[in-house]
Formats: sequence, structure tokens, C-alpha cells
Amino acid sequence: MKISDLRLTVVGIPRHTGFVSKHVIVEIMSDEGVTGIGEMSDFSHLPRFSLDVTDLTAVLKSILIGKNPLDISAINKELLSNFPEMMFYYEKGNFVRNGVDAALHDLGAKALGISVADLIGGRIKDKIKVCFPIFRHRFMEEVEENLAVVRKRFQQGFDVFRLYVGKNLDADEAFLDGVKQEFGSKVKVKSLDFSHLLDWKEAAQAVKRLSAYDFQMVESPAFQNDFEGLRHFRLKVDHPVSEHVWSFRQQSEMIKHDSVDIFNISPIFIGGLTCARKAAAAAEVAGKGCLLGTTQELSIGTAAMAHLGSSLVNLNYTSDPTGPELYQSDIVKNPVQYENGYLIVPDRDKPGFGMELDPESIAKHKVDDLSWGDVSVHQLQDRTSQTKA
Ligand SMILES: O=C(O)C(=O)C[C@@H](O)[C@H](O)C(=O)O
Ligand SMILES: [Mg+2]
Ligand SMILES: [Mg+2]
Repeated sequence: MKISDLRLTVVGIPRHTGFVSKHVIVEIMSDEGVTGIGEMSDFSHLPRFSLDVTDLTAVLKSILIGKNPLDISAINKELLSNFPEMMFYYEKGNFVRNGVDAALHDLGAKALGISVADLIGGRIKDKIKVCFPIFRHRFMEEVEENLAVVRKRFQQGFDVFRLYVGKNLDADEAFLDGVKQEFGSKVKVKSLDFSHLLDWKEAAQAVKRLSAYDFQMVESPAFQNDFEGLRHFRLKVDHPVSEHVWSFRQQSEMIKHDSVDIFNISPIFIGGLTCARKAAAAAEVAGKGCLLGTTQELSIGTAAMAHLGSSLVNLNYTSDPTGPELYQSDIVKNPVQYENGYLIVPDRDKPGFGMELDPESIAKHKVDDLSWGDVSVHQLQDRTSQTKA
């Protein structure tokens, strides 16, 4: 079996907040008539440069065509030399590797007639507990808007939420108090996510103020790659600390500095399922917990994480993939499903990821390129279309 072709399609999908995320759908075809699908998810993050998708298509064809798609490790090695990892959270080269690696897993598993979870170790879980994101407050009037989100999503079965914090602590505090007053113990807050916006000491002061409320962990409470700062925070604060993994060197430094309790592992940020499995293994070896993070993928990227999570022995904290619930549309005929706050792993008897592209939806949401349009830094950081200054 050999790779015979590749197609990249850019789609712009609006969220319920009005913010539009651009994704690239990957299709890798084999000479045996099987097509694997993947997703380079959510390019709509800083830094504000964009990839030339026509050129990227040519580059990936030159790397992939003629290779056996089951040679996933060897292809990953070559992808890494073409798209090297950086010490940065939203490195776009990692998104590229993730989309290709996912499509190779889907293609290989389909060719073997098995699900991706069975290709990477089999199933431990058939569902993954997830939490719903509440995006960052800048103004007090956003508190009621976000309490309405909790009400709506609680009715749908989501009972765990995570809160992005740090721009308006009065509003953060008012929101946490509102949740406590209205829902009591029926709703849990998994994490306060500082998104690397504050230095570790400011974050520690903020956590001290918000510790009147229950939350399980704190995420990203220092500037990016401030391994010492994370360690200082971790030793100063009672709550466990989680951080995203965006490179093996970064993860190695966090292990050496004993900076975190929990690794937040997402294929999109570490460059694919193959690398995410290695990061999860490193977490296990280091005696750290792990959870599946997210950039808020569409159903292909989310299904990939469901298969990954299903096969991990050390997925021991509530995870974050809720993208299909955040977007107004999807690009598959059979979107992933959520039940009572769990992401359901696609059926074992469905080959690959168990996802089927919806050509009509792709045509409807197709856009020419990854150009930025008129967005603000606030919108890119906090995922809203809110333009109030
Ligand atoms: O845990 C995080 O950090 C995120 O989920 C970051 C978000 O910005 C995510 O990438 C999104 O697009 O909502
Ligand atoms: Mg985070
Ligand atoms: Mg994202």
C-alpha cells in the first residue's frame, strides 16, 4: 500500500460566541482506494502570521507520496525535520504534523479494518469525562452571560466547567460565587486557566483571592516556559498545577524542574497522536497525572482524542475536548457525541476514527486561505467576537 495523493481544505467555522476558527481538513489517499482523514485544528491563534496552504500541500506531497502510510514512526521523524517543534504553545508546524499524523492513523486503521484505538493499544475507556469551557471575563456584564452558559450546558448534562481567569478578578469572583449560590455541589469547577497571561506571583495572589471557591486545579499560572516560576507557584499554592505540553524539550524541563502535577496533553499542540502518546508515557514515567487538553477541534480532531484517551492507562483527570459543542457546524455526517458530560469514543466496529466527511458542509464552510481578516488580540486570546474595548 502506498500514499498516492493528499488534499488540504481550509474551512472557517463560527462558534456560538461568533468567533470564527479556521481549520484545515486533511485527506490522504492510498493506491488501494482508501482515504484517511485528519484535521489541522484552529489556526486562529496568535502569532498572527498564516501558512500558504497551496505551498504546504506541495511540500507535504513531496514528503508523503509513495510512502507506506503504516510507516507512521518513520514519517513522523521526517515531518519533525520539516516542521521542527518550537518552545511555543501555538506553534503552527505542530498543527501541520498533527493533521497529517491523524490522517495516517485513520488511513492505516481503515486499511486494516480496525478502529484507531485498536491500532494504538486497544480500549480502556469507552467514554472520556470532559469539562465545558467558560471564556475569560473582561467586564462584569459578562458574568451573567456566562452563568447562562452554565445553566444551558448543565441542562445538557455537563456538570464540570473550567474557567479562564486573570483579566477581571472581580468578575471571576462574581462568576464563581454565582455558580456556588445557584448550583452548589451539583456543578464542579475543574480549573482556573490563566493562559500564561500573568507572572507566577500575580497568579498566586489571584488564586489566594479565589480560593474561597472550590476548584480542582490551576492551569498555566506562569509565563510560557517559566519552569522555575511554575515550580515556585506549585510549592506556594495547595492546588495541583497543570500545564500544556508543546514540545518534548519543554516537557523534559517541566519534569526536571518538577514544575507541575499534571500534564495537559493535546495532539494538536505536541504535533499528533504519535507524539501525544510519547508525552503521556513520559508523564507516566515521571509519576505525573495527565489529561487531554484541546484547541477546540472539530469532530475529526475530537474523535482522534477520544481514541487516544480510550487507550491511555494514565488519563486520570477530567479532560477538555468539547469543540463540536462550541461550533455552530461540523464537517462530518456523524459528529462525535456527548452524554452526561462524557465524550463518547466512536464504536469499536467502525474502522479508523469512525468519522465520515460531509462534502456539502465542507463546501459551505470552505474559505480560500488562512488569512486573518479583522480580529483583535482580545478575540484571539479569549475566543469571542466581542469587540468592546
Ligand atoms: O486550555 C486552553 O488553554 C485552551 O483551551 C485554549 C483555548 O484558547 C482553545 O485553544 C480555544 O480555541 O478555545
Ligand atoms: Mg489551558
Ligand atoms: Mg483553539
